[in-house]
Amino acid sequence: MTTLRITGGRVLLPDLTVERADVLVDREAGEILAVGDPEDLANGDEHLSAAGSLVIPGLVNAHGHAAMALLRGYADDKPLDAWLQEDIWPAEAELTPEDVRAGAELAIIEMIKSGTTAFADMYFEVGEIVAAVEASGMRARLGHGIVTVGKDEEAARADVEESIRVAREFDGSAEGRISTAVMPHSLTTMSEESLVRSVEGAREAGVPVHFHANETREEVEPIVEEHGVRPLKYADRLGLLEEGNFLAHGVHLDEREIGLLTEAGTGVIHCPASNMKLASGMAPVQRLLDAGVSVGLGTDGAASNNDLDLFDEMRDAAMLGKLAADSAAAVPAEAVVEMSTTGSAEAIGIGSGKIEAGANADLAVVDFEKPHLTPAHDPVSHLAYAVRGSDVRHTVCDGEVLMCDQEVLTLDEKEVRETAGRRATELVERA
Ligand SMILES: N[C@@H](CCSC[C@H]1O[C@@H](n2cnc3c(=O)[nH]cnc32)[C@H](O)[C@@H]1O)C(=O)O
Ligand SMILES: [Zn+2]
Repeated sequence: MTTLRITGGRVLLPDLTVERADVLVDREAGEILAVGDPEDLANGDEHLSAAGSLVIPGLVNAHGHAAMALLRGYADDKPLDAWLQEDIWPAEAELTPEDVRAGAELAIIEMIKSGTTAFADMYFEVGEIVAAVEASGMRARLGHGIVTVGKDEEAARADVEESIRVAREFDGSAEGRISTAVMPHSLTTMSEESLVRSVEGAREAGVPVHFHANETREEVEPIVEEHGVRPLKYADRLGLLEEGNFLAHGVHLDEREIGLLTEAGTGVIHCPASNMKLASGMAPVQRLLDAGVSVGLGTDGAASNNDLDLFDEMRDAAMLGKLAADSAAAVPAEAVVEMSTTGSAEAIGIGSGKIEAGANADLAVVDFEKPHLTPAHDPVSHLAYAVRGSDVRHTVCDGEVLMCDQEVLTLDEKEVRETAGRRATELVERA
């Protein structure tokens, strides 16, 4: 066993208290061995300094489309439907596997640099995303997004089978850092039959289902008209609401739908920046939390955010949650810190998000010696309201150091940036 010891810092514990402590990590197992008084811990084989810093669980970006980093700033200021149909889908039709790889690597570098150690991703050319995750050292739950609207029966069926095949092929890859899900895009971009087959395929493969739901009002109405019930009742009938499954957005939910989520144990991934930018609406986050729904936090794709910094997202979640509940006490700092760590980790089903013995050794070290973090009356308040992704010094995932002193060690940042920039320019010219 070789060990890594994160020394000299303060540590955010699972109960959100902060203690002066060191963290000892088993690098081979990728697990935290011990957290405690520096005097009581074994000396590690390697050290990482956290002096003047706060050691936090690596953040978990529980919903996104990493390769869309190539489309950052390509089409802004439009509602979801027009944005997807007029701009995004035509551009995505031109994406090559190499583009997806370049976009995913760019997104991964941005996430590592801002303290994110795991993410959930719905896209296509998933083999390329797997390769990017593998090379980067991050952890991810990946899946092929299925859309069946506008496709004939055979093409629709093939897209569903592709998602099931991808889920089976890559689950457990990258030494177990990659897990998968079957990912039907949404309740309105999928036929009923394809949704049913997705659920069945996921059950057979032993993986969860991840989908977009109740994101816009325009998405709720057609389901009510066609099926006579609210979208999540429809989803429940089709078997989509099950323990371990997770849906993105959940903006337009009524109390009965929230009840269904609680009963089922299906997680909701809140994406506040995307919801604000596309003017989709305000998710009832405080009500979801009160109902005991497991709520995670996601950036969604960089084209609707437009960055992948989960610290920004925490602040957005807190601010928007207060507006939505018309209460300054709603969605407090603790809630958003939990959302981006344990909430996201539980919702996507990974053993990360906590600094305690036995948990995945996924950590970020945040430099608190900054003017905008002075004084530090309450470190949890700072994480929610004042820290920026660029304050992260080191990032560790699965016991490996992915970034040290703001230098990414697993991917070549300059090369990734240049390749992504060039490919994005060529892509837009083709589209
Ligand atoms: N197999 C499908 C691709 C689905 S991947 C997932 C899709 O979700 C899209 N997407 C990104 N953000 C959102 C969102 O907020 N709501 C719904 N879809 C989104 C994204 O552009 C991508 O096309 C096909 O061939 O078209
Ligand atoms: Zn999305």
